[in-house]
Amino acid sequence: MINWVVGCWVLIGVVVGWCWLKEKKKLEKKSGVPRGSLGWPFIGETLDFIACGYTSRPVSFMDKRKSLYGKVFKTHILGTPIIISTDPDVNKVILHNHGNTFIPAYPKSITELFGKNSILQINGNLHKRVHALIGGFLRSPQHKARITKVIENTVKLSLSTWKDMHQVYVQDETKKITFEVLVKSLMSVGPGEDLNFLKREFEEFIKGLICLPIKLPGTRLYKSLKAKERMLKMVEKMVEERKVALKNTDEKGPIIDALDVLLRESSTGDSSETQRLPSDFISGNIVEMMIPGEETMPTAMTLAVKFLSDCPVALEKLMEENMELKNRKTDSCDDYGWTDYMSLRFTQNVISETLRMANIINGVWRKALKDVEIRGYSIPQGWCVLASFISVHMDEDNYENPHQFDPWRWEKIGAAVNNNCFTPFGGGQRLCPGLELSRLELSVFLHHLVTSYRWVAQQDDIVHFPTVKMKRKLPIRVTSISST
Ligand code: HEM
Repeated sequence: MINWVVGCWVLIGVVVGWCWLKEKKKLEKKSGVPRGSLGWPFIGETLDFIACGYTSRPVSFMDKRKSLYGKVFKTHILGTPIIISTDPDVNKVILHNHGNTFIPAYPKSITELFGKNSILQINGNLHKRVHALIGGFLRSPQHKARITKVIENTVKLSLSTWKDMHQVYVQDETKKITFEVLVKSLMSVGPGEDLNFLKREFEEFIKGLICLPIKLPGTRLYKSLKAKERMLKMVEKMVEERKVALKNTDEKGPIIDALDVLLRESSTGDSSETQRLPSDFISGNIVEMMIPGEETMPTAMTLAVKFLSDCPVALEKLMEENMELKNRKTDSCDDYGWTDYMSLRFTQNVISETLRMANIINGVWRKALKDVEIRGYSIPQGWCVLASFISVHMDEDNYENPHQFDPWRWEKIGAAVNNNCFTPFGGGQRLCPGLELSRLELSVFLHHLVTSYRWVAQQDDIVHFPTVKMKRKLPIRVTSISST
């Protein structure tokens, strides 16, 4: 009996190994694929990739292979053979995607949650049109002026509750702020029942972002998709109400949110039905845009607090700069405008340094639609490519002492616009449309935090897999500055 069982296992092993070798040969037959190892059958090098994600140096996975094979190499992670680029110039070409060679490629559970019409998945002219509309609105001075007030009020209200807390879990508290601001920008829902409903359902929805792609009742993905359906129902109702309101006002009023932008665009042009963005496209995108907007912001705020807690000199300098603005504003009795926050040079440097080290989006996944050669590396049609941002941000060739939090380095580098070596917001055609909103929100948060409180942070560590988070949600104890 034992012999029979062992025999079966050996046979299975041989078949699996043979299939794997065949697949491996097929992948390697494509000429000029960058060097690298595809690792073990099926799991490839995933275990090492995940293990590195749980250490304080997740970039060590890339570093090890970079030293063996060069800046662009192949591997096999998370179920996919993939070419990883740690070269800023190669990344730039991938991101700019001239000739529409690359399309986004996400794991199956993510594509299910996004929906096929999501800005994160559509391509070509439709993508360009929607990206320009959303980016144009979020960057507009009108939106910035309006949203600055919203951010200020939300931040102040939220911070005012911290003084009564025995312990503040920064990761949880910042989520409350960012969700409210995001929902306001997207669809003007303020505090109340609707916001609470969206928050509850979004939390359920987002749990499915990284899960098994099985859509049966009871599975994680199924529950997440159900939560999305409930949110969609609410947004669809809003779309219909807004349509009627817009007709009644002859579309004369100011544009107030992303929903408004998409709706009005849908009725411009030659106003024929074919020119319009369909209602379900609009409501789907409003819900789906909550994903990149919401998962990133609280992490950025939390990590800023973490890095500052570990670097008292930077915190001191940040306080000085912000206190100076606060005193000036108190003396003149002036309101803050968005330019006040954005003109704080050191604060902006702290934000850039936080984004560089946090690597909240550690890279982007693409798939090649045709054979392409970039700076001598061949990427065959059908291969996935990971443009790794973390490798570039943590490379000694690009940043001196890359693992050290050093906001002063940005005084030399200059304005922290996106360049090839600094791409926390991606680049090219899909450059994050929320870039300026994010920097504004971080500035407002840091300003009111450091001018209201001093704090002591408890020991906590950053985890980088599956997403960037604090292991213990970053517990801190705060003391009001007025009472010190
Ligand atoms: C610190 C905060 C943020 C970071 C680090 C970040 C990062 C990124 C990155 C790297 C991409 C490019 C993805 C790709 O190329 O496939 C992206 C895209 C995007 N982000 Fe952000 N983001 C942040 C905040 C926001 C906010 C607040 C919003 C919301 C309004 C937002 C909305 C979007 C959208 C809609 C896209 C898709 C753009 C497209 O594919 O055309 N992001 N973000």
